[in-house]
Amino acid sequence: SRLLPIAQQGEIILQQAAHAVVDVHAPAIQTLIDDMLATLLAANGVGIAAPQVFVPLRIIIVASRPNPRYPDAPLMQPLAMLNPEICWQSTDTYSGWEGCLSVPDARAPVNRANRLQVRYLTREGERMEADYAGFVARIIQHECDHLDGILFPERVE
Ligand SMILES: O=C(O)C[C@@H](Cc1ccccc1)C(=O)SCC(=O)c1ccccc1
Ligand SMILES: [Zn+2]
Repeated sequence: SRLLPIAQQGEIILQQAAHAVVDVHAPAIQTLIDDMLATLLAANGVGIAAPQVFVPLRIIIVASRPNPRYPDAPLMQPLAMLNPEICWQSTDTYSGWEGCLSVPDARAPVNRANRLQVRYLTREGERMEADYAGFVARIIQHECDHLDGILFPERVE
């Protein structure tokens, strides 16, 4: 795997909507997922979206782990979601700290839905639908915002 450059706030790619992945099995897609994971881990993040590494495709990786701000966050195997769609989210929201690999040195409380249902393709091309809550749901909302060109400061009320 390769470490990829991370786009910083101001790069136009971060303000654009990304395109759906057509062929999940394409070698370039599989390599990209591996490189996104390596980049995420090297950056010590809990999530990453393809536009953040200058690729306008609807691919995110969710990798919750306990951290100083969320000590009870679940430790999960990093999960790649291709063409993720939040198909339901709770109306009840809660505020929580967020940061962004593309907005360095910024931390702010953001209101997010507490629970959601997401439909996505796995990197093997399997169609999945899953429910998430709490910090993992927060990460998914943050990453899906990246796919629509939205950065978390735009969500700060
Ligand atoms: O820019 C990204 O998508 C990565 C971002 C994901 C994220 C963090 C916190 C809430 C929602 C989404 C990060 O991983 S920032 C670095 C980090 O690990 C962290 C920052 C603040 C709170 C908790 C974790
Ligand atoms: Zn971010």
